[in-house]
Amino acid sequence: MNVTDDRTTAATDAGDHEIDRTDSEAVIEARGVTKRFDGDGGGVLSGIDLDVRNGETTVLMGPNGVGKTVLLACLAGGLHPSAGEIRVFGKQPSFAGAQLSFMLQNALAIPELSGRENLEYYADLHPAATGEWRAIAERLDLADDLDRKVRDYSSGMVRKLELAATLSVDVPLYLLDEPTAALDLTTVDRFHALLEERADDGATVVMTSHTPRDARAADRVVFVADGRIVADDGSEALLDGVPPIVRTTARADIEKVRELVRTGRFFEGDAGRRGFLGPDVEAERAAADDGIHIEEPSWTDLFNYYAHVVSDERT
Ligand SMILES: Nc1ncnc2c1ncn2[C@@H]1O[C@H](COP(=O)(O)OP(=O)(O)OP(=O)(O)O)[C@@H](O)[C@H]1O
Repeated sequence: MNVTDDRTTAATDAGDHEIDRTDSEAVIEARGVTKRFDGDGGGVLSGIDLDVRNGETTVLMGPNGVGKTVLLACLAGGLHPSAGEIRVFGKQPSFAGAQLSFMLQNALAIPELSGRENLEYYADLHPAATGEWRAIAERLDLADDLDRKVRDYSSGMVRKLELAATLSVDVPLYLLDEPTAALDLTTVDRFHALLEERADDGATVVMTSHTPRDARAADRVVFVADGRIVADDGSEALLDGVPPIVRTTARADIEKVRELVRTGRFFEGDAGRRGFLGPDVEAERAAADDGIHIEEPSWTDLFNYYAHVVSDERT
């Protein structure tokens, strides 16, 4: 991940994507957001349109390196789009800083300070800081480590510190970059309890994640692939949208099976060689062939479907 600011090189160009009317329910409105870095060829984001409404919890999912963190940083005002327009509470993101709390992973903690010194520093910095960091550190099981230097922290301890700093700010919008990465499963549950409390208070949350647990807890999953949004729905609806799985064993005639699966493509993994049943193929007929099993899609299948099949079909 590398999303340091580049305000000096990027220009905001609303072009054809101007936001002419601000929806009072919309916390975030993004139109045609494109992001290029010097020397990155085709660019990272290529025309993102996204509306996030008040009180929604949204998870941005997608393969490594597709630009989820870059998008989040653009929404937070830390990066400027190369083209397109973003409004947060009706303003340019850089003017909405007092209304949001942004956690960019591994970018917040100062290693030479203790955990406590870091949290005190951030509590002084944000105008809406609540001082709740002590209670959050306690709930995330970090209290006993607060007097250690952050340079000696494990990656999970750093994440807990970042969460304590970010969530102890009373704002209507939280932008969280992979908040559950590196957390143990008990802490993931505690993080979700904290998030639910923020949501119950009416806060809007946008976070990036790779885990089904985070996606299931969200109102909405926005799937990003190849710099675009390829799917946007509740996690159950996204799973329902994945075709049945054609799993093949060594006995299957692979060339014959290729005709049954969407785009003729297979994905190899722990759960065998798997493809997605083609739109015009009957499951019963496919299952009649030797070495072929029709199965319900898993979350890994969901990921492969939106990241590779849907994304390729839209290219
Ligand atoms: N400041 C920068 N300069 C140049 N390239 C950058 C910069 N910041 C990010 N990138 C590039 O943008 C692309 C998208 O990065 P980003 O961190 O948004 O991916 P991601 O979807 O969050 O991935 P992951 O799931 O691995 O965290 C990567 O190729 C990354 O190297």
